[in-house]
Amino acid sequence: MLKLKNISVAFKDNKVLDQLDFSATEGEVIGIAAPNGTGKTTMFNVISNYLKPDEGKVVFQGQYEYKSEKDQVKIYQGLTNLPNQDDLFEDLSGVDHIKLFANMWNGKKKGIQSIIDELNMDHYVRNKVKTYSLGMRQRLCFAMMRAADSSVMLMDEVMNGLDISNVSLISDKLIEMKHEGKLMFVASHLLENLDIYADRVLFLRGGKIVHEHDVNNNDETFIKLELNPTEYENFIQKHDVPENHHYISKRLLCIPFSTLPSPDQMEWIEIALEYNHDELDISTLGTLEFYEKYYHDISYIRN
Ligand SMILES: Nc1ncnc2c1ncn2[C@@H]1O[C@H](COP(=O)(O)OP(=O)(O)OP(=O)(O)O)[C@@H](O)[C@H]1O
Repeated sequence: MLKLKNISVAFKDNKVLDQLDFSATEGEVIGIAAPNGTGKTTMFNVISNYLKPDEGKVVFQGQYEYKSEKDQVKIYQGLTNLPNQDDLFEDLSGVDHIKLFANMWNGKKKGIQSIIDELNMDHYVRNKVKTYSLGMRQRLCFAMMRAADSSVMLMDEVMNGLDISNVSLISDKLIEMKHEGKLMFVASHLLENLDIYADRVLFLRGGKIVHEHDVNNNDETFIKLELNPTEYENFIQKHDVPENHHYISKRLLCIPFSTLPSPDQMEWIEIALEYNHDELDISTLGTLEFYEKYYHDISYIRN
């Protein structure tokens, strides 16, 4: 449904995206977990045609590109960006905003009240935006995008300003929307939350996707041991740790477990119990751990 083909973007000598190649299909939530300044917004801007890449192209539904005006209109009809809170009109009501987006994208006009209800907005949505709190504004931004009902949605920090119960509410909506067949890109700093609704999580570094975490097929378990660098060095001297282990953030050793034959598993359990004083952690790796792995040294980021 959406392909990024060898996208490169540089601002002077700052190469922000470097031959980025990626495709996604309907019914997927693509999470993007990356520290500030790694190029998430730039990537969204290229997808939305706010920014022309130096190289490469974006292709929608296997045929539409930002080449002709006709194609652009087709793409814009199927694409929305989560509005920014700063873009809201203070003297208009929430309902006005939701209707505006529904009209502009020819979206769910009939379903506006159900969107309001499902996001618990009924008690405030007819008041002017200037009376709203941060969380109320953020739910409105989400409701506007939901009302536009486009097939592709780009969301930068969708959970911005939301409390725990609203994070959970929006997470449920994202899952519902992917079952409706939407393709959604969600950049978020709430890493563990991404594992709840994302299908794949991309890790951007140096302008490239350095890792793609497949959340749905994540059944490989690891024995996890908290070890400082000296303990880690001693450990790998003493034990024959498989090469494909991870040592994350100079604190966490993850030894592949489920891929080992049973006798080796037993042996590693005994070793782990010896080190961790009878506590055993055997689990999968989540977005948070990959984040620590790839961004432990973030000094390369320029801003
Ligand atoms: N218009 C611009 N001119 C010059 N440099 C830019 C421009 N836009 C972005 N950059 C630079 O590109 C890099 C990536 O910026 P971008 O906004 O894409 O990052 P981000 O991952 O979205 O960050 P954040 O999480 O802070 O929003 C940064 O080094 C930034 O300074």
